[in-house]
Amino acid sequence: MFVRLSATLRPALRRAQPSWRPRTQSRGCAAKSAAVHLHQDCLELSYGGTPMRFNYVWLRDHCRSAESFNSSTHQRNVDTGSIELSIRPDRTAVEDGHLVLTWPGGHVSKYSLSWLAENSYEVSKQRTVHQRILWNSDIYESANVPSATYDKFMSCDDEMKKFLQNYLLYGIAFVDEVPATVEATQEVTQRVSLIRETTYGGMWCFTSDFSRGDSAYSQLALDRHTDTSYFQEPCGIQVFHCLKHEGTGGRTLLVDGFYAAEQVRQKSPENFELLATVPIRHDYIEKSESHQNHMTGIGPVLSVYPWNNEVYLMRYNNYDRGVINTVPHDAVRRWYVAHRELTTELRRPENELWVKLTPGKVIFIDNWRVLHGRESFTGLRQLCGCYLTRDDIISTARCLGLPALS
Ligand SMILES: C[N+](C)(C)CCCC[C@H](N)C(=O)O
Ligand SMILES: O=C(O)CCC(=O)C(=O)O
Ligand SMILES: [Fe+2]
Repeated sequence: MFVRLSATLRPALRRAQPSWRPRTQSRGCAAKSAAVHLHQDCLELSYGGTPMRFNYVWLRDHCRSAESFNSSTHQRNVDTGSIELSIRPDRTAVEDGHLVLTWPGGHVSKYSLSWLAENSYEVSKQRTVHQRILWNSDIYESANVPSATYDKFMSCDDEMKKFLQNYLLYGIAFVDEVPATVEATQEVTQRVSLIRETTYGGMWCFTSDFSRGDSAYSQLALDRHTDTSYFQEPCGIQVFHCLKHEGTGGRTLLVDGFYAAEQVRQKSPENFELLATVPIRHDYIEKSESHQNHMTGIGPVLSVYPWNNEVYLMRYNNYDRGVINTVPHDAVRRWYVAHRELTTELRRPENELWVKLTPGKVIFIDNWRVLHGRESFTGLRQLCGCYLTRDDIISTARCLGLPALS
């Protein structure tokens, strides 16, 4: 990154010589060449082999000088509303691995070339936001992902970091040897995130007593699904701890929804597209003496980042899916075909991971990615757990230096 360009360009010269290439000087090993080209509406930078375009307003808006940006609070001081939309720099230079722009009025902005590359659209669109390992049961099992253990998890940041790394990669992670109490379960969850309070409470404990108007509170089998798809923003993480089970059955089913979505994308992009665009409603309607709820969440089955086509959220809950009345009839037909294809992928036995939750084993599930279900059961089965806020668990991971969302 030892690029030096001493020349500065003035507008007149720029018109006469629209494209210019800096002399690159390599000092030592890691030299990357840089070339800047000024267009009417953007600055084009070629650096490390990638051509990138930066809008001039964007460049002024992203100035990192002390006057424009408070680097201790990481907040912008520039009033974006006051930037001339036709702004262009008066002088442009590349000096010591930095792009230096002098704006009309004299303000100088300096950006390191690596910062520009790191923050460019062109680089972002080529990389995924989340590093993930998509899995079927063979892939997950042969990875032999270790569980964290309670004592270490609670006292050692490195253990927590490894746990979070696995959680981010696979969308599930386990802590073993946790005391079989609500309090200890809460302690474990609060080590990495904040509990998200919902109509079910903060920490909840449930059994098959029909205390709430939902099939979770029964002994019935539950097919794979994501929870709280009826929220405007479904809960990010679900935590379960089986405190007691005196009976048979009740195994937990886990399926990587993103693995299935990628199969659909590869086999029929048009079906993937429908799942990513057709808005679908989910409802939670509970009318009992003690609980009155009517929640509705609307969104596609697959939410996809528009700049890199990466899936980041799946809403799939056939129990809670509401009436479809926002889709024209021909699209309804095509949507059911697409939904069937996704369902077929989600139901492939080779994609199913079955685990028996036992006292001591706490599971964290990425509820935006990994579907859960359960086998029917007999006897007393008591589960406790909670939902966690997604922003906070990801923030913890980032603060520990993990590449969670770049
Ligand atoms: C987990 N806990 C038992 C508290 C709530 C269960 C909610 C079940 C609901 N059908 C959904 O899928 O969101
Ligand atoms: O009973 C279980 O194992 C899980 C039930 C369920 O899907 C839920 O509580 O969200
Ligand atoms: Fe559930």
